[in-house]
Amino acid sequence: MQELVEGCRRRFNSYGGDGSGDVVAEGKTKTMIEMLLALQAKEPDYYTDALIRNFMMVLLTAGTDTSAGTTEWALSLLLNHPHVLKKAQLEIDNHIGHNRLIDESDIAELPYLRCIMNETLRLYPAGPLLVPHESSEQCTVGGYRVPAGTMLLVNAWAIHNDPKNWEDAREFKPERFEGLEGNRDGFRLMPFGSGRRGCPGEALAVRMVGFGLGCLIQCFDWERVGKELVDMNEGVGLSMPKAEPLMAYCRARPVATKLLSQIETTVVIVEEYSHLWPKIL
Ligand code: HEM
Repeated sequence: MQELVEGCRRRFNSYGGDGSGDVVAEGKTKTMIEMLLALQAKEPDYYTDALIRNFMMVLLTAGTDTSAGTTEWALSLLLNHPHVLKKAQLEIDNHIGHNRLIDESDIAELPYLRCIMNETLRLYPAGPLLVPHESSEQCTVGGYRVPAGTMLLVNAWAIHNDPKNWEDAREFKPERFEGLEGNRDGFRLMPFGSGRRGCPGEALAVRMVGFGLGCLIQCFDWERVGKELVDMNEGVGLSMPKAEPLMAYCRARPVATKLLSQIETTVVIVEEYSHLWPKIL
């Protein structure tokens, strides 16, 4: 991780300037680490390298398994509901056409994809009990007196799967969110928690899971490995992984071959930093 910080420091210093603002140079936006290095220049005693390393580790830990797991649950659900997969593919084809790869900024324009993400997070929230909260003072929750200093766990999974809150609660029906995409829908759906200790990565997660899932749907046709449905049992782990990892067949769609040149550009960017990946964790 320190090597990654050093790499960013070299890049950051090579741009010169005082480091203020969101842009380093030539219209390039600062990375998160470069933002922190700019703060370090102003307050070196607080924004130490150790703080930056730990900050990045928290983001990696909290953001990786949750987003990857949600994508895996979503694809599993789609494989078990091929008509939903077809509808999502049609939405992407109609909106984007066949000449370019889906982009993060398209997600807001793909309401059905958003419905699929909401419905996946409803059925399989990566933080089923959110994270433990503690009451800083005495309060009343749902008619119960909660003394100060009590640990409170919110069972989001139970709220999301409660037939009192949802019709056909255990059914995968993305259509139930039509017209509600991007809205919180009260406290019935809270896969990212709520309030000031709610997930700070929510917007990033929606964009990245949407982008990843959108790419998989746009570029490949998917099929189950056999006739049986994909196993949807939950395994043991903090971010509620699948009990059985997803296995599926995929076939590149004709549109994917056209888009290969764009994917190659992405690979080159990833490779620039690839030597660091084994050392990050
Ligand atoms: C699908 C993906 C994700 C899900 C389902 C998810 C869910 C959650 C939940 C339920 C909480 C606890 C909220 C509460 O108790 O009220 C949380 C906290 C947190 N999440 Fe996420 N998260 C996701 C992605 C991310 C990403 C991408 C990042 C950052 C890159 C991130 C960073 C954090 C952090 C730092 C906290 C702790 C916040 C605090 O304690 O104040 N999460 N997340």
